[in-house]
Amino acid sequence: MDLEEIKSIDSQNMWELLNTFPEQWKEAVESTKNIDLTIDKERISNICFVGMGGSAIGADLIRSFCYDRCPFPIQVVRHYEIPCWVDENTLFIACSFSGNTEETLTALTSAREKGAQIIAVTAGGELMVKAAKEEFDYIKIPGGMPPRAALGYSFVPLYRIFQQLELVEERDGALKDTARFLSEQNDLLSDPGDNEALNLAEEINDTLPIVYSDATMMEPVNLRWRNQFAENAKTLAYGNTLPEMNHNEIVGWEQIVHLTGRLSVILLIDKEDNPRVQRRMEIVEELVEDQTASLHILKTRGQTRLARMFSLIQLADWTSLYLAVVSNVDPTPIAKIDLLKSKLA
Ligand SMILES: O=P(O)(O)OC[C@H]1O[C@](O)(CO)[C@@H](O)[C@@H]1O
Repeated sequence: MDLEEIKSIDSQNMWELLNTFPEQWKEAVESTKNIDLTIDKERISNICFVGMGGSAIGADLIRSFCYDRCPFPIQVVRHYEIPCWVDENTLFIACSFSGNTEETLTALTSAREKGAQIIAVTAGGELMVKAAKEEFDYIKIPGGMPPRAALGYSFVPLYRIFQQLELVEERDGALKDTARFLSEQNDLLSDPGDNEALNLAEEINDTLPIVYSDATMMEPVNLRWRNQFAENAKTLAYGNTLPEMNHNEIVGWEQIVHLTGRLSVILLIDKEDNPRVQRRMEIVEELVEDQTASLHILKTRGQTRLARMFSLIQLADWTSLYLAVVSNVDPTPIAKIDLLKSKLA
């Protein structure tokens, strides 16, 4: 494959957005260095995020990143409705790239009514107008791209908020290490001639990808694979997490012999996965391998936990782009979402 071939299919240059992702990350790290928040930190006893799609995944990532460190419960809501426990002790973080997503705005209104402290992360729209008018904290991020291609801009501010709450390390070590890692890996994955993401896309093309991972830190990484396959490559992908799938779903492989060779399995592995989950993953591999067209074990790379999580996110993003190209579909348009929105309007 060469760049010309990619560009003939990729009308709005998703290739370029992925290729500049490491720069986006660095820019986000710089521009959020001194965010000014007025929230009362002493009042916080739980955190609730609201967002949809590409704007919710950043929230999932920070929640999973802190899974074993954050003393507060954290929930990520993808809905109009918020949990009844949201109150004046809640830090409510509304994430919307456009600032106009109806579920997010509705949930925010309810959280305001319940007295929660609010921070918005947005590139503009109604959310920013509201923040200015109602005088709650907001972090403005750059606009002009699909939300799923703006994960650096939407995740780094959340990391910064967590730094101010002393829920992640105060220094920028992990942010900078991740920037370095993403640049290095990008050099490999953006080479259209031959790279791991392209090879993976070619191997799983014409199959239903099934993504399995541990349920803690890797859960949002798993979700990112499936969402990017859907939005970029316009193909369904299925996924689940361990250990739970060992207690039900694994049995479901028994009666799907007619799909043998039409499924590919992607196992996402990190060295911090629970040791029993690691063993369970090996057994799952043995149990399903014969029924798959191909099985891929993808281990996180990089030094810090943050770099490791983003190592497989970047691989997911590139794999979904190449899968779009090998399937001859334009990665950027999301016609079915547009249609849905027009019917809802
Ligand atoms: O970040 P926003 O603008 O709230 O959008 C959330 C999600 O909604 C969509 O715009 C489509 O409904 C997605 O592309 C996006 O991931």
